[in-house]
Amino acid sequence: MRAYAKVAAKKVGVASYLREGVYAIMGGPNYETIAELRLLEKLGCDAVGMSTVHEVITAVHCGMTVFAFSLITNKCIMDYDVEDEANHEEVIETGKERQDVLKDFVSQMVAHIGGKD
Ligand SMILES: O=P(O)(O)O[C@H]1O[C@H](CO)[C@@H](O)[C@H]1O
Ligand SMILES: Nc1nc2[nH]cnc2c(=O)[nH]1
Repeated sequence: MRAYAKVAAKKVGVASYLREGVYAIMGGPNYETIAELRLLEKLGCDAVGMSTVHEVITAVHCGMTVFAFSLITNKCIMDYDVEDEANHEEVIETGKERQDVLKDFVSQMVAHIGGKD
């Protein structure tokens, strides 16, 4: 499915944004502190979220084959001199901006899984 995701991303015009990497989970509900982000980076993490890992663990427990992807909605601020910080509004706004293309991407993946492409 990861291989097909690259095809699907090309079809919906987002191939240049696609990245593979290590996804870390933090419990939230707060976003990470700079110290936490620096630790995650040292551990080799490329992205961090709050929900996907739980969903994957539950799905695998139920015997499902899983393909997971994330829309990266914000940059992690890792510099104490930068005033900006991750915030929920930015995450929601980016999600809204990208919802149509995500819909197309998921449709492509579902069509592929259903053998309809
Ligand atoms: O794990 P991801 O998909 O990043 O989701 C997390 O991101 C949102 C926080 O802005 C929350 O809804 C939480 O579930
Ligand atoms: N843990 C975490 N989850 C997120 N979900 C969206 N953005 C973030 C973030 O910066 N950190």
